[in-house]
Amino acid sequence: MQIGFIGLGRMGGNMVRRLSKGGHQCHVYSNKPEEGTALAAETGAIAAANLGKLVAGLTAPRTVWLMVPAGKITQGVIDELSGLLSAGDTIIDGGNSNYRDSVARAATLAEKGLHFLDCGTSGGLFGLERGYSLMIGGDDAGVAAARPVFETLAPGVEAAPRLPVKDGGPLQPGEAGWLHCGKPGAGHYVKMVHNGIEYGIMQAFAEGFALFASANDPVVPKERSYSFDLPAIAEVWRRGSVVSSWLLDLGAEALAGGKGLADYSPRVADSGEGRWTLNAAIEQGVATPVIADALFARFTSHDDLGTANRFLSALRNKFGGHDGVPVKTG
Ligand SMILES: NC(=O)c1ccc[n+]([C@@H]2O[C@H](COP(=O)([O-])OP(=O)(O)OC[C@H]3O[C@@H](n4cnc5c(N)ncnc54)[C@H](O)[C@@H]3O)[C@@H](O)[C@H]2O)c1
Ligand SMILES: O=C(O)[C@H](O)[C@@H](O)[C@H](O)[C@H](O)COP(=O)(O)O
Repeated sequence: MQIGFIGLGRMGGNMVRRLSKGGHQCHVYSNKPEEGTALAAETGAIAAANLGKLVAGLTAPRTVWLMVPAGKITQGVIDELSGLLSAGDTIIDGGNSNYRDSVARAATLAEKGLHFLDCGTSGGLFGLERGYSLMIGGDDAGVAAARPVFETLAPGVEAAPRLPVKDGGPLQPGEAGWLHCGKPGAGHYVKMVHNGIEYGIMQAFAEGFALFASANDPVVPKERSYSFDLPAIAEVWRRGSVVSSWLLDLGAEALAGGKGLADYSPRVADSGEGRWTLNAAIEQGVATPVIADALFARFTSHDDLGTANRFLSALRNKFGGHDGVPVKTG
């Protein structure tokens, strides 16, 4: 089908490549014109110089996919786009937007007769080949309009073995790698929780490998002091272990390449999904201690001056005369 695509960076560029390969006619726009020109030359997409021209090049009812940074930029693009589109057209936000914003956007756009789909998109840089896991919120008509695009972007049923209970039967929801999760906001809600889980799994791997790295610390008695080969442990776990996974594969690759972990920053950033997951947990009264801990571990990594830890050392020193310099005990 024909689709407008806005945002041609790490995600959008590859999604246009996958869609073009799948036979869709993509009309593309990015605020960096060189991205559109290069992608058009590579894929046969049609690059537009601005949003007005992008919309003018599409036949109604139009479908336009956004893959731009969440927050103000997404809002700005939706505001401009909604003034250019007509009733019956569909806007899909595939970025990592806060589901609460998506609920509000769907309501505002519905007043103009526009469909709005919030589409949590997972798969990162590997989605081009592996496909993108898509979590969609919005009305049935919008989902029906964009269905061919979801079918092409998603990994497809063959990406995982079918469950024995379903094998041989008709495809069940989710099995194709895309899912209409519910009304507006539901897609970004599911993606938010997905990312909260992602934080927790990543944190558990990080903590485990940190233990391996310090198993030969001087505080450990010699007979229990081990010099572990971290890349080799990752390799052995990748084969048949209970924790084998794509995230472990990526961790193994990081450990094995270049200077290993020394190539990466000790400061860990976040894009907001973990914070929003905790907001939802607090609102719903659901305990999510692993996700909370994983988020706070990232915050701790930002504390360059170590204010909180220096404060702790200061208090220990004041009340007990304890040394303020870190000393490890057995
Ligand atoms: N990188 C990932 O692994 C990943 C995975 C899933 C979802 N996401 C989400 O997808 C979205 C895009 O992420 P990305 O990693 O591709 O980002 P990116 O920074 O690589 O690309 C952003 C694109 O948006 C364009 N853009 C920025 N402002 C614009 C504007 N005002 N008008 C038009 N185009 C504009 C940029 O020029 C660029 O082409 C974000 O919401 C992100 O959270 C990213
Ligand atoms: O499913 C995915 O493809 C990833 O989760 C993707 O969405 C992105 O890489 C994260 O948003 C990073 O999130 P943080 O910046 O919060 O770690």
